[in-house]
Amino acid sequence: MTESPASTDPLTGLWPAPHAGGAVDATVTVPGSKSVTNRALVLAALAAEPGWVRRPLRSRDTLLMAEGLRALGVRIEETVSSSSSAAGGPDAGGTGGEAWRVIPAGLRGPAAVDVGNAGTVMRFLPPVAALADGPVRFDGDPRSHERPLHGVIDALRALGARIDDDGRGALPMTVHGAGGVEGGVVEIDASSSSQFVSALLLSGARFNQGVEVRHVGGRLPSLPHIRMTVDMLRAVGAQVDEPEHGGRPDVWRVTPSALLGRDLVVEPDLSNAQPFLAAALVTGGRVTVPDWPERTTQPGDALREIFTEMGGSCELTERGLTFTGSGKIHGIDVDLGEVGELTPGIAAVAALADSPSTLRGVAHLRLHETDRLAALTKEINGLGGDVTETEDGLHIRPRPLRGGVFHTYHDHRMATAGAIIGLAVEGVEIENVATTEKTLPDFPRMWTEMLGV
Ligand SMILES: O=C(O)C1=C[C@@H](OP(=O)(O)O)[C@@H](O)[C@H](O)C1
Ligand SMILES: C=C(OP(=O)(O)O)C(=O)O
Repeated sequence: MTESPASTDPLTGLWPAPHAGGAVDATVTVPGSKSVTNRALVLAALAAEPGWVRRPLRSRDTLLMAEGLRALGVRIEETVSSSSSAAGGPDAGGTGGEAWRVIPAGLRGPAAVDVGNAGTVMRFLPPVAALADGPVRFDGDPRSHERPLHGVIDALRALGARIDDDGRGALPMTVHGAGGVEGGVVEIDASSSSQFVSALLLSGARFNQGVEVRHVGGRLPSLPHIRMTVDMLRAVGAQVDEPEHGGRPDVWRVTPSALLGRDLVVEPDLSNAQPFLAAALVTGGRVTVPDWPERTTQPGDALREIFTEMGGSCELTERGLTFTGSGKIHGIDVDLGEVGELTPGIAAVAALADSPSTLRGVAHLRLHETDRLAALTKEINGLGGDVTETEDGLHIRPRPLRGGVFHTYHDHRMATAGAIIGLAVEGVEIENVATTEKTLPDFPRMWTEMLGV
């Protein structure tokens, strides 16, 4: 756990969110993407040869993924280098920093996997476990028992795997790996999480018949994350048919094949760049995030457009993305269904705007780390705000806010949302800021460094 320099009070467990004295002007290097790191680990573990994952995110979710794969017999060696080294070595790509060598092995049980509260671990690893040659027990934080998993459990059963759960289609459960999965065509309702689709596709090339996933049901959220899965599968040599390139709507197909061990550099986590860009917007300042990719499937890239509409401007140069606030913050009416994980940070900015906002298309956030729609409503209103929940989102009518405790419900993005509000409102105290360790363990230090406090 990272101790915050602004220092969590040991008695109350509260972290005083720093108030911005003026416009921020900072360059903030953001660690690797959670979603890319965890896909890269799974694909490297399923490959026919060793590979590298460079500049991986080191956080609770990615360490849980690495531990889960290790429990199944995969070797993951963590190396750190500061300069270039021999070809094929830890810094063969000349990227510096951390690199993880992933050495695939025969997947084996019995094993136990702790998923914590990581959606990627609880959804992506059961199909891998079905390929192992023994039972694999899955369990995690209390919240993991409430998050939807039925899409993965029902699909794996339909594809030939044996799974024991308590009948609710949720954790805890045991996947009885039989050394292989028959695979084939499967229908699932992935309207509660795009990760069901990604999970089946990631392991699908290793199923005897590959996999064809057909989504049947309500609107599928987080499509960019499915595109990320498809792109990363193709990068390791898999053949994927998908709706966007001449395929059938809501149908994805992965052909059975061996996967290549590749050398992959993880992009910065653009969703974790959000609070820093928000700081530029809220303080009328300027923040540069180096290594912002020119082309990416990460949903955080949508912030360029969304935060521009809310009052800033941005420029992508070889230095990275520079976002500049104008001193004004406008409300927004926006469908966030594709980029749901950005909702807490957008809601925080919207609470400080000069006009109301409507955030739509995010009913599935009720089943994220916490019920994010309820949590944002309660906590912003607790500071004097005026937020109401709708069927699929939030109405936010800005009002002058006051200091107070901002509860986080074990949700990293609630903590960063509270910190954004704290920039503009004196006396905001974040409960359990350490929950940011899920994807950004260094958040408190990065935040105070950005502010120069
Ligand atoms: O596949 C992924 O890496 C993710 C997909 C999305 O999940 P949902 O579709 O469940 O919202 C997103 O919210 C989550 O943070 C990461
Ligand atoms: C929804 C999120 O995480 P998870 O991967 O646990 O679903 C998130 O990071 O906002």
